[in-house]
Amino acid sequence: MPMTLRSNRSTLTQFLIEERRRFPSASGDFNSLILDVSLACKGIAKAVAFGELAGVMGNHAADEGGSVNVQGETQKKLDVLSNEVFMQRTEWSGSLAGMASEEMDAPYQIPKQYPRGNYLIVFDPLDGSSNIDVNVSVGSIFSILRAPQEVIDSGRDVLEADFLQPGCKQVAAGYALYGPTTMLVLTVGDGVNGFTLDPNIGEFMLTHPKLRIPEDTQEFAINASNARFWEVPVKRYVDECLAGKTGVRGKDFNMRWIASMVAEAHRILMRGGVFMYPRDTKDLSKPGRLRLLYEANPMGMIMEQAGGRASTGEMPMLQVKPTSLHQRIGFVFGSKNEVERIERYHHEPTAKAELTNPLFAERSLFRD
Ligand SMILES: O=P(O)(O)OC[C@H]1O[C@](O)(COP(=O)(O)O)[C@@H](O)[C@@H]1O
Ligand SMILES: [Mg+2]
Ligand SMILES: [Mg+2]
Repeated sequence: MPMTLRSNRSTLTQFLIEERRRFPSASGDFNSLILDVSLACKGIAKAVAFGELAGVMGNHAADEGGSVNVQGETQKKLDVLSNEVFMQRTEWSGSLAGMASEEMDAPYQIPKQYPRGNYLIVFDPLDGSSNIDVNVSVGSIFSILRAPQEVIDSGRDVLEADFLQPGCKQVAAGYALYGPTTMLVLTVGDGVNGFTLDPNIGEFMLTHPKLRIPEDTQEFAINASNARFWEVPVKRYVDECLAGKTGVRGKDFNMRWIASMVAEAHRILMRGGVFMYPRDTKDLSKPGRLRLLYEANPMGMIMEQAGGRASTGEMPMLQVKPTSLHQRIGFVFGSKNEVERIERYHHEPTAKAELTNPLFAERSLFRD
């Protein structure tokens, strides 16, 4: 059993207080919000760890209040529970003007009995939830924005439009990963730091300071079962990786797919790699699989803060102006040089021409 009492590692609380000393005018609300989020994540980690023993596996039954979220996806019991834990832990302290989540159709108003604050939080309470029942890592993702000044001044209810801010406006972003260890990875706009939950004392300890993503990689992640729906630039990129040493890249690549974006992002932060869930033609009503406000933007901020890159495939993710709360988008992130290569393929005239060329249309010779 590791000795924790004499550890000289910083706790999350200590880290936040030290960060705040650099901003003497800060009110402390922000730190209290991050600590509330970390407490929510500890609660969710416990529920995930107890699994079947706590009766939290499987789908959320219709007779318990619902089973399908606003995206038309079947909710797991743990999706619903994690959402409630997030709300309950963060709504009370006076740091928030409102919140929004993957699991709620509309923005959530801070109950009248609590003071209201200056921040908005948007979250995916449980990412990768299709993996819960097979005991594979899942996580929570969050993005913190400043509430529009007019909301703070007037104290009015928050509206969807208040959350539609580009990712570059995020004040902080992070995720918790419920894997063999529980980790919290956080950026407050000054690099990325990773904390590991010490179960002996219930504290997140700074174990991975100043994370940096290698600029090059030989590892990519994509759901290859969608290959026949990919656009030409993506198909070209993957084909070149698969050709390995015998192709234009001149090196072999490895492939991974966990189907838990938060776990893929963590692997990429630890050792590099590129993740793609690109826009495709599978369902034209969905311009991508992942959600902009609570998946792509927070993960995008973390990637960029760690020296990686986050993109729609065509433009920097953090520049995208959102149009709706649950908007989906193509998402490519990870090692900088690979993401830039994928963006280049999207911009090269040949790729553009191919996209509009009937030879590359859905039922062409070049599609599977
Ligand atoms: O089922 P697929 O196509 O592999 O998609 C997996 C993707 O869906 C997600 O699970 C979506 O997130 P949610 O579980 O929060 O809906 C991502 O984590 C993951 O990358
Ligand atoms: Mg998700
Ligand atoms: Mg989710």
